[in-house]
Amino acid sequence: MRASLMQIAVNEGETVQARRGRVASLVREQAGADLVVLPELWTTGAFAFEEFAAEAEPLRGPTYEVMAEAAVEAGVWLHAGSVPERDPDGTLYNTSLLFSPAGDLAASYRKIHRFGFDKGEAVLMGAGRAPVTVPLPATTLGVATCYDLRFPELFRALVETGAEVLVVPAGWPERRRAHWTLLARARAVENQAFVLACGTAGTHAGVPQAGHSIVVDPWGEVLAEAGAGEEVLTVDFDPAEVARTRERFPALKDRVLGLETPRRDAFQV
Ligand SMILES: O=C(O)CCC(=O)C(=O)O
Repeated sequence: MRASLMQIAVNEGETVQARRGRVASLVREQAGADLVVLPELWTTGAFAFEEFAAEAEPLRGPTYEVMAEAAVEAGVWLHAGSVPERDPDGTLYNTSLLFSPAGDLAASYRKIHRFGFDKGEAVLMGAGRAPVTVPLPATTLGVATCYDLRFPELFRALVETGAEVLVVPAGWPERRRAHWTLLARARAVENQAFVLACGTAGTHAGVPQAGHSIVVDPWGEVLAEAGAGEEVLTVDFDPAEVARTRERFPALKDRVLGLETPRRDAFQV
């Protein structure tokens, strides 16, 4: 399976419309890949909070239209990253779109863990509730978005529903790049799954982006890692490696489900 992670530069000075057109052309150039992945909120930038409402789109909005067409033209499965989605009730969500090579919407996913504590996305957007897996011909994807990477229980739920390739679009900041790499590898090792984590490059809203998109195999080895700038990171991998790893080192089989609530034992001096 060939995956191309498109680490898009999100810089001020390029309009959303111009970036949408530019990214669609780049997607079309990825013909020959099986799966193409874009980052989180690449239209606005994940930290351009004041743009979210202005650039929010319905699920089947301008990004949907352009990306469905690009998926068909490239003949690829396209995880088109996420957009600020406006629900008909007015709530905004950080929503990922995944298209089949026929241009059909195979899945959409509303980011569950919103970033920003008491500001930014955490107050401007609603929270998704539903983890999403997507069966492809060769494997099953589990999808998550950026800050979700810090919540292992979401990834375990995806794996329990059959995910073998965990796809994580992000807009991760440079100042916490060490966490990005560490967490991507941790999610791969603990779930014995591939992790395809695609970030943004450039600087927007004064926040330099980490870049360093990364592909990790089920043993935790880094198969490919991007630099800091805009780049398409292409990697070939065999999804059957998931089953082989789980067979060879069957730790997942040893998990104990339905634990009791932890006791608070008093410490006796
Ligand atoms: O968790 C982090 O350090 C970054 C998360 C983030 O930037 C996001 O979810 O948009």
